Amino acid sequence: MQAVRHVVCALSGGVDSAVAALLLRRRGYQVTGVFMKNWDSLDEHGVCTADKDCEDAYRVCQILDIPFHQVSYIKEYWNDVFSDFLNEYEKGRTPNPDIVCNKHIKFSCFFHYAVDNLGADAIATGHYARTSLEDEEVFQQKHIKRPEGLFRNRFEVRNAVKLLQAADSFKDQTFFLSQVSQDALRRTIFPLGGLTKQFVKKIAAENRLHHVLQKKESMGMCFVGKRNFEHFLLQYLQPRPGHFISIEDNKVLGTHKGWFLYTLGQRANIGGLREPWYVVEKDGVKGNVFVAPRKDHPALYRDLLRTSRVHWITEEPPAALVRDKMMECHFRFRHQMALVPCVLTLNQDGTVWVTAVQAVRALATGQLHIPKGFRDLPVPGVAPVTVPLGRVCCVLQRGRVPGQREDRAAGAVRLHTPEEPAQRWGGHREPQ
Ligand SMILES: Nc1ncnc2c1ncn2[C@@H]1O[C@H](COP(=O)(O)OP(=O)(O)OP(=O)(O)O)[C@@H](O)[C@H]1O
Repeated sequence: MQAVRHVVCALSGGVDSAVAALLLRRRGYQVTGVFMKNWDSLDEHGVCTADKDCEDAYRVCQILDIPFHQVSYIKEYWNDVFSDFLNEYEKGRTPNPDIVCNKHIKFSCFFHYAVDNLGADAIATGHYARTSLEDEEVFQQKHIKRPEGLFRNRFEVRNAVKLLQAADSFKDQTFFLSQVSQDALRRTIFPLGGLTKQFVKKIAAENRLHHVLQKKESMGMCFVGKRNFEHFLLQYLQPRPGHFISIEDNKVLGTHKGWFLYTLGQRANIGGLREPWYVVEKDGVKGNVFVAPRKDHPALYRDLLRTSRVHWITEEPPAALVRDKMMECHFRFRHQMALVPCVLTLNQDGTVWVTAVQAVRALATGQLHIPKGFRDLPVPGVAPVTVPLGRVCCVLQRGRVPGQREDRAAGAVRLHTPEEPAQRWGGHREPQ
């Protein structure tokens, strides 16, 4: 029987992964640190930020006295993450490259490298998240006092491993982990899942990890850095000028360089206008962007959407959803947004309908994540089970369709074709 002894920890040169590696050492694992170079970017002083981060990761390994490796996934990152990011933008969606990076790079390329080349029994990252397997291990160590619980055999665990929210709800990163495979998850340890960021910093300070403690939190997309986002995108995508059109009176208010540059709910800076306007709709065919004069305009709210094919972390949809075809739970479509109560309805083609209990603002296509209801907590008082979804493929309408609940309760979900923006918001006409 193979036990978990060797853990390969992804070290970014930041404080979280440094403390994750330290905690693994303390738990008695044999630990190896790996830095991944995914993108070549220069900071404002012309220094390659990845090289600086790599140096910091190397120093962490020296301090912890563990082996260090560096791998390059620049080609894979470009093909699987960055190209997907550009394609999605070109289609008018709002992609999340962090989710795609976790799926293809950290929990696929890195995972396989660690297992196949370095002989890892498990991998670890500094993400704030937990798994049901880890919870079980911690429980065993605490209550059954089995030291060998540390090295239990992860490969033979029969039940699907669940992804659980972190104890620090502000730092929780399960949104970014929503496309990770079951295969990788069952061999992943998140040492920070039960800790707060503040406590993690304290551990770093007490353990000579000052050089990572002083670094700034990574924010936004790593490849964009401090550059202007619009300029950055236009380096890669062809401009497609179009109009900004008011949904109130169908008037042309100005022009833009590309409809794909705008995300639902975003404030649009329209040349020559002092008052703010907000993006409520995009017309990819004509290249127009429809705007509303208020941040809380009703046109920005939706309570019903249909996803694309779902990626279930546990591989199968929850038994209750398969049995009843409907399930109450919660969802979010942005990292750190509050969870919204909703009802899921399963379709035969693997997609689901999500009906939010209250309408939500600016539900952009491209991302979605559904943790299961709080009623189904694995351990009372702890975070909910996460059952993440794939991408939202289309948002259909603002309000409920009369009789819809009855339709779905009977298991006969009607499929609605997305309406044209012009019909949807009161029939505004083509711009003159
Ligand atoms: N270039 C990299 N090389 C190796 N591991 C990485 C790299 N970038 C991220 N990771 C892993 O993914 C985890 C999450 O990264 P992310 O950038 O989202 O969070 P973070 O809070 O900034 O983490 P950290 O403080 O460790 O940099 C990191 O803790 C680390 O384990």
